[in-house]
Amino acid sequence: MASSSRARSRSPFSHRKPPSPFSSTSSTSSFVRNKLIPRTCSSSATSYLNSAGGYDSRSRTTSRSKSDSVYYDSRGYNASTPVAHAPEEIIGEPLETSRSGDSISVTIRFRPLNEREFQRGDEIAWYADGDKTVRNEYNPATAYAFDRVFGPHATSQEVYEIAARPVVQAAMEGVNGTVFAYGVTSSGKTHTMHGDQNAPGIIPLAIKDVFSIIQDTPGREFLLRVSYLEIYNEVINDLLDPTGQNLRVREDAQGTYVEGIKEEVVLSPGHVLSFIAAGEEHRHVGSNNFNLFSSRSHTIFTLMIESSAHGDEYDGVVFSQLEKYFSRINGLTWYCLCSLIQNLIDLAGSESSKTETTGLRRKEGSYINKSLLTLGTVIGKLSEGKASHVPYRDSKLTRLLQSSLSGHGHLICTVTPASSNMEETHNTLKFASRAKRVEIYASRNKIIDEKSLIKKYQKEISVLKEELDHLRQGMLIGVNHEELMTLRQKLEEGQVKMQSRLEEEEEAKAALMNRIQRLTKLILVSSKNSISGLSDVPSHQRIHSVGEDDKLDGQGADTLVIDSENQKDPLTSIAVLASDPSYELKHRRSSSGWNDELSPTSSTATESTQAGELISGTKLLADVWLHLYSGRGASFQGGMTSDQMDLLAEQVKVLAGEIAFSSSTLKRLLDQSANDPDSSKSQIQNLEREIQEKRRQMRALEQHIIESGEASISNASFVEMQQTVMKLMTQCNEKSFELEIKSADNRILQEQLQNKCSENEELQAKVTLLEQQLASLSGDKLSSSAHGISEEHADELRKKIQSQVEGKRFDCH
Ligand SMILES: Nc1ncnc2c1ncn2[C@@H]1O[C@H](COP(=O)(O)OP(=O)(O)OP(=O)(O)O)[C@@H](O)[C@H]1O
Repeated sequence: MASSSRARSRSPFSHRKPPSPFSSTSSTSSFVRNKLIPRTCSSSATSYLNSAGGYDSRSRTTSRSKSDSVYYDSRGYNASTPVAHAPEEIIGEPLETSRSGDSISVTIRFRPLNEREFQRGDEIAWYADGDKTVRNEYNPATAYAFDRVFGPHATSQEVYEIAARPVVQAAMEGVNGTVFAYGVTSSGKTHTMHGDQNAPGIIPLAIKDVFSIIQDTPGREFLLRVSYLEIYNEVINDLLDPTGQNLRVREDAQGTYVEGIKEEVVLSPGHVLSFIAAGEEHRHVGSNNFNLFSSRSHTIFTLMIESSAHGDEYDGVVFSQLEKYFSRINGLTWYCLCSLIQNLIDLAGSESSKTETTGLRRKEGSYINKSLLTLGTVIGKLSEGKASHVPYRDSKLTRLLQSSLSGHGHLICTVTPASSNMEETHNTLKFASRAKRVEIYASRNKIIDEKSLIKKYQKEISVLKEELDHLRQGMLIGVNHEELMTLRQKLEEGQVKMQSRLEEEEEAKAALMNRIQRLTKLILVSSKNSISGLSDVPSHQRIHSVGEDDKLDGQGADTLVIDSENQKDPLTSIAVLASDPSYELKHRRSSSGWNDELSPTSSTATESTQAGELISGTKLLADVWLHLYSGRGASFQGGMTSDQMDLLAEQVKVLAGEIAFSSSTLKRLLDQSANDPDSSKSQIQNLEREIQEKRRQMRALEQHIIESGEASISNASFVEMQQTVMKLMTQCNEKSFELEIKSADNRILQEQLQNKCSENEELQAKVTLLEQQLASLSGDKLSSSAHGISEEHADELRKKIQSQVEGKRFDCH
């Protein structure tokens, strides 16, 4: 991967006076802007920033900053202390300032000295000399150049702009990207990547950005998925699914992947954060000598971004992965890693005594060591640029990292300036220097395989739409004349088979529509989209809110004035409702305050949407809320559509995630405040209130889901009843029609019967006459002879009359 042909430039620090005007002999240091400035041990000469931002120049008694236990000297330093060092001290380091191709960008972030370091009299050993150089205080010639160096006052937002925003932007265009936090324990990896409520880290900022970019990209549709895993003792566990333990790494044409990892489709920034919060709950964390909440595992959070153009502009699916790798290192691990670079046995031996090396921690440490050792080897090999074997397979971390090294990569190395950690910081800088030489080849991914979910969904949607069209056509023109005749005949006969077939088709159509709506709901598009997508589906159902949380939150609690425009707008109305404390259930979907707290730069991205553009998907949600809270205290009437129910259920899930996240933050704060109860009191109270509030919201939502479920059921049974009545009425009509026909038949039959009866009577009369004739013929033989009729002739007559009698009798019957 790496090329050996690239010339390594000599250090620009060689043989020239370094920019630092301060003496390496200073015994203590302070920070000036982004620079660590040496300072004396003299208490009178030391200035600390107190919590109100002022100076306490009286003594070394430090004032705690609001958010954590670190100390700042934000404005000045004792000018008498620094002494310019002699030029001959400059020995220079191999600084890479020119690059032949793309290589991993490396950023260094200093954290301020913390309380513990101050108390034990730590000095500033390394400092940011300008925004590209890290220099050693005691030996100013020892300096390293990087893409960017941030001093202790830099905010995570500033770090994000340089280290992560370009990666996020490229990822949105289909280029794989990785942001990688690396550093010794307690150096600030979690602070940088996660941050806290007051200073959101790179992950929440990146998530926010992703949704803003979607909003600003009309004409494309996006599907986002997340996964979150940890590598603990060389075992991969799924943080989004506690049952997913000991997962295996597999390889296919596109690189390595974790088999069976749970991937969740996400719809909003709050949604993503709720998954992270849920995942954090399952992560292995433990305390060591340096950090109460030291991470005991590497965690990898992956955001998979798929996108494709709409309709005719369909250009295949662009797919990228934005991964955040957190190298969680405890002290022991770190030294072993450094030993790879420098002196394994001595460093490991001497440093391991500093760390807790008991039982479980030692075991964890050795596993982390192994993976970081391999990482060091891999980075070393790649930086050498030789075509030698790169041992990716030697650890789970490097195996999973393998494909990421072919995309945009950014390594953020967090360091402490403290003299007690001087060697560790030096080793981090060396590692970072090596990583900077790793060349990467980023290319835009175009996915044509079946794994792409967006493609799968799109295919499914088009198949379903075709089916739906056929079904519609079949209903209108597919019924031929003969069928119509049969249908009429069958209807005439009172048989409603065809009717039920039509009903079945209607049902199938409705089910298909439903499915299409469900699938399209997962695809994110900008509300600025002018290209019509799936025309069958109403836009408000098709488009899910991008950054819906942002808008809801952004307009939430602060929106106090209701103007006429706002009143027309369901979303704003909700925001206004949400701001009204008298409402039992406030709609404030802030994810543990992230959205409220996100810095101004991230909010600019969503400003335009907040200003007035409403996303139709949000309207759907808004409809639900308005539905629920139309009118003060008005109870919810009637059932909701399944889409609305789905969204409410989604809301409940998001709230549950947010509660989990807030609870873990609360736990952390409570633990932190054990020694100093006043420090985070207000934060704790706010969090407790927030959790209570969210619980109440969740309960209310659940209640409404149940109620609307019941309402739907009763609505459903009412509809069923109506249908049954209609059916019965139709049957009744048919039966009465039948009855009419039968009555008419009956009348005819009656007439016929009457005719027959009279015929019968006539016949009876004839029979009687004939019988009389017969009797006279058979009763008096003599008289026949007397009448001159022969005996034979008389018999013949008798028989004839007899048969006529029988015939007439038969006719009568
Ligand atoms: N740049 C910074 N500014 C202010 N405080 C910071 C900064 N970086 C870190 N801290 C604070 O230092 C402490 C330790 O930081 P953090 O937990 O982020 O270290 P870590 O590198 O993740 O440690 P581990 O590897 O043990 O998990 C936290 O209290 C954090 O708030």
